[in-house]
Amino acid sequence: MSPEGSQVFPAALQPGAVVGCWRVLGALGVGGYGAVYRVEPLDAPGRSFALKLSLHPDPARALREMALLLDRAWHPNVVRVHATGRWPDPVEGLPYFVMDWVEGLALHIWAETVNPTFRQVAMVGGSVAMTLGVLHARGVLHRDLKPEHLLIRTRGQVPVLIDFGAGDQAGAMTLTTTTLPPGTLHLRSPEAIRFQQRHWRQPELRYPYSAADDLYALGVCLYRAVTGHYPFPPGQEPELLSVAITERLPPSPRDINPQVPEPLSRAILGLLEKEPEQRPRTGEAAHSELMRGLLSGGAAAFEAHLFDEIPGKPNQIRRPAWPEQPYLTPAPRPRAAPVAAAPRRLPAWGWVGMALCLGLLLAGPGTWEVLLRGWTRHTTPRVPESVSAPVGHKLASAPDSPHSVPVAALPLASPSPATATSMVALPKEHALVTTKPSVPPSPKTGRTLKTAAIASCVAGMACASAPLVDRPTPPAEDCPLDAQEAMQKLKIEGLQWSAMFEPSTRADGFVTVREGRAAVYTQGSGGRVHWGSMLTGTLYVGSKRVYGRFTQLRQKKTGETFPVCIELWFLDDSTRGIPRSEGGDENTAVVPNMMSVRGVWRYDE
Ligand SMILES: Nc1ncnc2c1ncn2[C@@H]1O[C@H](COP(=O)(O)OP(=O)(O)OP(=O)(O)O)[C@@H](O)[C@H]1O
Repeated sequence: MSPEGSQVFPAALQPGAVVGCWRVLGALGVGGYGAVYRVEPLDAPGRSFALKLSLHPDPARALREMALLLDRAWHPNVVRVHATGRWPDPVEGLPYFVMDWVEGLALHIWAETVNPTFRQVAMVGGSVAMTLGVLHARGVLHRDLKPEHLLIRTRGQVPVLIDFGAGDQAGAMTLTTTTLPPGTLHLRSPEAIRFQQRHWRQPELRYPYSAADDLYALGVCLYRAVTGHYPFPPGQEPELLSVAITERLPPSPRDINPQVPEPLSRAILGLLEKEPEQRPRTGEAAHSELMRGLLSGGAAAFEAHLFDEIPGKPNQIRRPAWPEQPYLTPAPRPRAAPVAAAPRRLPAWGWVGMALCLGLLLAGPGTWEVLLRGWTRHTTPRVPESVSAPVGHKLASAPDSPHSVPVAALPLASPSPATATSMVALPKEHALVTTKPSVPPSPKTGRTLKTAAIASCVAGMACASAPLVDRPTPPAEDCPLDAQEAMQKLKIEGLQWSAMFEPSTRADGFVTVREGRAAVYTQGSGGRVHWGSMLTGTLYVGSKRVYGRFTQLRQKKTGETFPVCIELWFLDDSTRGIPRSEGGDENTAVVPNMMSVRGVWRYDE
């Protein structure tokens, strides 16, 4: 309720509404976290600013964004904050901040309405790359770069980065409650998706987002600008999109729009490399790549406009067509650890391993403790017990202060020496982060590990190369109530029927599957499920079997979706999981294309 007692809808303020000492002129956009309005100061009407009002009762995200914008993200190409406050109650209300109103268009809209030259796009891209370079050197990551967050100012055609709500900085406590930070799938890097696929069983792990992710997202934005399409267009099933991002090479921008100058096309593809180490390492390096063509002999090609205009329709462009089969080239496979084959003859290192095994067997419990702690630390590192507050935050107490707090004396050219020192001294830590402190292994885990090691030693396996333990099976989990209800409706509780990984492959053939998100297609009509319906969920590649848990069913004929609990089932031994055939590695497995699935009330361990 407002102070006057009337109902307040923060996402739908009307022109004339007053927030603190700012009058609303109109809405600029409503996002997932905040509503942004064009406003003018009550005491200086006629000057426009943008006010972002948090829509979340929990102010953490808004406060972090303000803190970043006021301090380490300060840059001429980043939107500036001028005032902060809370509303409608000056102490307990929703946090808001007032920033420059950027009069301009989001990158993709600018590209298609202004139809700039490739030179202008290269300059814009280079400028964003340089800005990211500076921010990264200060330990600041944007983490949600997308065309909508790159506004091109009408005056001067200069890019301005907005929305640091998902931003991060070295030393800050993570607010993320999911493996990946908030973001948009078609802008996520292949390594981020691979991380999520690899660690789906460890929801406490946090992806170590890096500068390479921001640079990848910049590549996606520039691809969209010069071709009119995303390299991996949204709109398809998330599973398929994830596979395309991680496993397929996008067509080059020049294949889509032949006018794109070759060096610019190459520079954009360079940002989209699958492996982060193949991309430009820094924003400055990306800037050089984007500028290379402009500075070399072929600059004339950069004077062309991005798109052809439709004859007789001024200011309307013809967007290049997207090919029907865009992904003809699979990406080279990331180097995977080879599967250790059982040695025919025990080589020299095998004897060393054997001696080590014997040593371990004879060693006391202390040795096991040390080994197990090491193993645990490797997979779930400990969070520092106290995370110190980021240096130089001007907003430590500002959100509690009444109404708009003017921010005075922002650095105009470069940060203060104190801030500069802290920037150099604060490299971003790129380790796995977990929200749960690591726990010493339970006696049960210890026993399992010890038993597995003993087994492998006694069997004469080479401890040095064979994995110490069989990979654990997925943990037990109850089926959520809504899924149980849906399964009853579909009449598939306890039912077993057939499914295929790839409907286009022969039923008696084999396919290679990868751990992580996956889809299978039902064969036969179990219960009320249509033939060919899609089950999506997660595959887990164990040492001997592949387990699958499918949580959504999409009916073939109607497209309706239902929450479900269905798992891969092996009829021969009436056990969950299907046996692996020869081949694959620790993340991939070869299995028959046709298998059985079963509706379950509980996924048992
Ligand atoms: N300073 C600004 N000047 C002009 N327009 C702005 C400004 N800030 C935001 N906008 C507009 O408001 C929209 C929403 O802003 P923003 O992305 O910051 O909100 P959000 O709630 O964090 O959204 P998202 O869900 O995209 O993260 C932007 O896409 C942009 O169109």
